[in-house]
Amino acid sequence: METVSSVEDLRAQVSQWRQAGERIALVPTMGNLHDGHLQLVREARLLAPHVVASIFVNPLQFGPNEDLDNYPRTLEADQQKLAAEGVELLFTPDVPAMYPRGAERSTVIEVPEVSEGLCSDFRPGHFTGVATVVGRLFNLVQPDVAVFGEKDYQQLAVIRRMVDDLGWPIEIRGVATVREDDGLAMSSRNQYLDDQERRIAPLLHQTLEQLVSDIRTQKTDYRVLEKQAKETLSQAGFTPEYVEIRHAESLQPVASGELNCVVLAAARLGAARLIDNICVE
Ligand SMILES: Nc1ncnc2c1ncn2[C@@H]1O[C@H](COP(=O)(O)OP(=O)(O)OP(=O)(O)O)[C@@H](O)[C@H]1O
Ligand SMILES: CC(C)(CO)[C@@H](O)C(=O)[O-]
Ligand code: BAL
Repeated sequence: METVSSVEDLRAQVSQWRQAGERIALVPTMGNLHDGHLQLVREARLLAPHVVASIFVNPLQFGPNEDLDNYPRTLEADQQKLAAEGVELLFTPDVPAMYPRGAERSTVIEVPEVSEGLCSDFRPGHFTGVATVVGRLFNLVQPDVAVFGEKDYQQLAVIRRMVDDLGWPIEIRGVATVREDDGLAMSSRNQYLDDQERRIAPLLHQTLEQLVSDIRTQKTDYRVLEKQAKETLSQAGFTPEYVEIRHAESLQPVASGELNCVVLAAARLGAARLIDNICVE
């Protein structure tokens, strides 16, 4: 596996594949790779002969009081994992390579509707940062297909909408959330949990499973179910940000009884902010 950090080196490599008419799959990440990321790579390998991964901790998607400076950076271990999974090219740009005029002065991509509410109520500007960096990666790599995790459900919806609205010829693949044995969604930020918090953390997934079961079996008002789930999390020691039942594609609020929906939650536990979701149908 080759690692390149400059836009010129990236373009030189991918243009050869493009000229030969060979398909390219892209897996964007922020590094500190775990089995969830590697599952995306495995999916990418099934979709194209050339797999490009990227590692970039994108300042534009972090709020002023978030963990940009402390975000775990483990490049050597990441390189070994990606090489072992058959990634051909790793792109590791620095901030000037991604934002030549500076992150503050970059042209940005704003995706309406699916970007609103849920995580963006608690991370204002986050999805503008995500759409902007993913848009730039798409233009640099020009992949035929790009692979993202369903764990970041709203992010996946934002990227699908961006590609659709802008008419880019890129297929967006979602991969099911990879979980620890106790149900906790794998995430680089799980390492911020101490032992006691780590024991509590799977309750986020369990609460969403209970919510899905209640949606399927009860006639209870959805707003009541959302409130009950938040209370369960608070009682267990979480500080819930939201628990919401939304339409599976548009992410708009749904009336009670709608089954084409997804339950989504974000909650703080100690120093970690955990997110999770389950589709009802
Ligand atoms: N458990 C998981 N299962 C499937 N995909 C995942 C999982 N965790 C992350 N991904 C996907 O990997 C890609 C890169 O995500 P990222 O580097 O932010 O990892 P992360 O572990 O989710 O980190 P963070 O804790 O910062 O959210 C995204 O498409 C994300 O949805
Ligand atoms: C898609 C992404 C790599 C863009 O920075 C990031 O938001 C992530 O890791 O999910
Ligand atoms: N996994 C989404 C990246 C972020 O939390 O900033």
